Amino acid sequence: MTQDDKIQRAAVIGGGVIGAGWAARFLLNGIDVAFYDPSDSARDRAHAVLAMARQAWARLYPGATVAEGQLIFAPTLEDAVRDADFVQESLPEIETLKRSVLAQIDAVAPVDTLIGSSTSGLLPSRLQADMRHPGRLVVGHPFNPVYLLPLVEICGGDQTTEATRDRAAAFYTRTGMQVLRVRKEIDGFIADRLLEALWREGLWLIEEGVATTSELDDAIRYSAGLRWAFMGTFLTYRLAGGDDGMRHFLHQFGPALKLPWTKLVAPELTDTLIDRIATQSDEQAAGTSIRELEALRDDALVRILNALSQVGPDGYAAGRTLNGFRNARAPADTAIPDPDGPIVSYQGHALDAWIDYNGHMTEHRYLQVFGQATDHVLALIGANEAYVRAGHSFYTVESHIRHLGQVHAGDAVRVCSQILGHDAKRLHLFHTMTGADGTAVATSEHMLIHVDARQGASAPILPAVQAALMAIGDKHAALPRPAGAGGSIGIRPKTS
Ligand SMILES: NC(=O)C1=CN([C@@H]2O[C@H](COP(=O)(O)OP(=O)(O)OC[C@H]3O[C@@H](n4cnc5c(N)ncnc54)[C@H](O)[C@@H]3O)[C@@H](O)[C@H]2O)C=CC1
Ligand SMILES: C[N+](C)(C)CC(=O)CC(=O)[O-]
Repeated sequence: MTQDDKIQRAAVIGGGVIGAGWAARFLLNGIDVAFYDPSDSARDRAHAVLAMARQAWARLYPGATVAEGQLIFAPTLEDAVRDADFVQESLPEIETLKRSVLAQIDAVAPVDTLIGSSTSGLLPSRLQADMRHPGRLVVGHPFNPVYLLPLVEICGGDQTTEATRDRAAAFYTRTGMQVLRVRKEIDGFIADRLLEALWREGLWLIEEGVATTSELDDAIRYSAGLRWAFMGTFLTYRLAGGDDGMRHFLHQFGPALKLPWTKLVAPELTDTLIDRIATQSDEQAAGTSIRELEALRDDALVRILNALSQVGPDGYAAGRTLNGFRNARAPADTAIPDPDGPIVSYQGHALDAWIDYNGHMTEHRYLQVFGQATDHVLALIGANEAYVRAGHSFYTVESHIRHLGQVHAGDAVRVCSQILGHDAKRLHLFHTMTGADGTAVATSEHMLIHVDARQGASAPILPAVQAALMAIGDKHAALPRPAGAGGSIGIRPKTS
């Protein structure tokens, strides 16, 4: 697959549910985003979605050190796309509107800029028909919430080039997504054809008075929905066929396909039916707001993704994609960034949950962030997950945190780390946390002992890690000793 590391600036055109989700995914990958949406509420929504995405990503990728991209609200479409390497269109699902805006984007964006459309099912051959450079348009159909669900369906039209499909696949993969290439251009692509079949049947069941919105959701979430999180219909039914698998399943349940089990024809959406569905949906939500439901959804998705990442040696289904992306973002001992300078060991934003009754970041969250910074330094010198699995590790035996300033919700924080000393078994680390304006808000100092975890005793650092430590540690020894290093706590008599 073609690597596409050139894409650093994306334009998001249309910033509703999906556009805002794309913007968050790109920003959290360190990609700058120029965002264009004429609606008055788009800016607030973009900020709200980004805040939710940050919370989720902090739990999926703790300690990641990718600096967030810059979000710019462009005043016009032209301003947004003029310098973009990649444009993601997320306009309402109206073919005429999409065609005309895609033609405008095509007229302004540099010729090698890739253009993706979020359409849920419109044919790319039709969307590209009015473009002067139609070869660069591809559908990249995501799933809500875009910053959490990995799947993106890639579908080209008659004029889409193979290079465009490859570049788009490489780019979306780079942002942590699981690419599904649609072999044949078809309305609704793959996933939405499946989802719509279920949706049509559900609407029909409501119209017939067979079930309510809440009963239909229970029918899924207590049964097939649980297994759909990791096995699709075909793998699941293979198991339902017992030891003889799919062949037996088809023989046993094939005849039912001829019975009138499903209608699959959407009923007419009359005012009465819309009212019935909307009322049932309100009752089902029982006063829980959309924001609260989104928070619940994200919490559940993060837990499911984290759980799937622990199934089997490499994770299972979406958990494997998550692990692959974690590995791609993890510091590699072969890529020590700048051995001459302090290590950038953490970059992120203070989350709402970190704020205490004083309105600023509470003390144990500093240790959490500094702990993740320590893990980053350890991974960088090769004391990574594999090292720990093999029974070797570092244990922290002493810590000292100094609070020099305040961090508030949403503030950007960054930690730089310096190795102050090391020997055969010990590592002395100093972290400095800075706020958005670059001033130090806290420091922490730690002594770590290397251990043989199986013996439960201290042990010499293994040679490869020791060598990496020396390579950085010796350079860090030449740096100025940080103010506050080696301090102790006490009420000292004032000197006159
Ligand atoms: N909502 C969903 O679950 C999913 C939607 N999609 C697709 O994503 C696209 C967007 O859908 P949503 O975000 O749900 O719609 P939405 O209605 O939430 O957002 C559309 C946004 O486009 C803006 N807009 C309208 N005209 C514009 C123009 N000329 N220039 C710039 N912005 C303009 C609107 O102000 C609005 O904020 C559609 O193609 C849809 O099929 C794809 C996957 C899932
Ligand atoms: C309802 N929808 C067709 C817009 C849904 C999608 O396209 C994907 C999703 O997120 O379910």
